[in-house]
Amino acid sequence: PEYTIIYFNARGRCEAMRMLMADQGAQWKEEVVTSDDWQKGDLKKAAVYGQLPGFKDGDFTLYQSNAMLRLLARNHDLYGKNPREASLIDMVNDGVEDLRLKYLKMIYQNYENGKDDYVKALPTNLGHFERLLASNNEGKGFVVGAHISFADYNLVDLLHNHLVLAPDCLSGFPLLCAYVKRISSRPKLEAYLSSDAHKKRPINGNGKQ
Ligand SMILES: N[C@@H](CCC(=O)N[C@@H](CSC(=S)NCCc1ccccc1)C(=O)NCC(=O)O)C(=O)O
Repeated sequence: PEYTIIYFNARGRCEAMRMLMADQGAQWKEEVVTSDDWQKGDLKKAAVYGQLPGFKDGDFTLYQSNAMLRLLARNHDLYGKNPREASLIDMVNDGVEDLRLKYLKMIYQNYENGKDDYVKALPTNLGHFERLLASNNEGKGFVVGAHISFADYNLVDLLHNHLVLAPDCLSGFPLLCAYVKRISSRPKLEAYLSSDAHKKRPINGNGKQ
């Protein structure tokens, strides 16, 4: 399948799917949208919800970043082995989305005044994921089941961003800390994470991190 990401120049809501595709050995193209392009309005009019990212799988076009992750999961067998595992994967991904939204609101709307309180609340917000990980194979593998799923890529991407925001945020969470290192050192993913394509892309669209 010919994958294309249509997005602003940022990791943002696309980095989890980039990590998934890299780790799965899939190729993709980037259509980078500048704010000038976006101001013209045509792209915004064509977008289902007037927003980016967009994703193309051949002649098929999709919006909503979590729907894109789920399409990739269905294409690459990254959605668990049965409906119960799939629902647990959804439960984790929804929790990642909840925390991502809190993070984005702080980054885009309240960075200067809200960062400290946000970081102070991290032990509570990250504690949920430490306990989730602990509940599966003593936290030694993936967040759900015996194989990697799209929720792992989304969670690891969000944790990467939090390690930039607050480098010590995982010091109280040994399982999450080992998990991020373990997943990030998977050979194809490690190669992507050390590429300029990844390293040179800003985490967020407003230059804050
Ligand atoms: N639910 C959608 C959300 C997509 C989205 O927010 N897109 C943003 C860009 S991606 C992003 S994370 N932007 C930050 C959005 C944000 C700001 C403040 C609080 C929370 C989020 C966008 O297109 N903005 C331009 C516009 O709306 O005209 C998805 O997951 O794809």
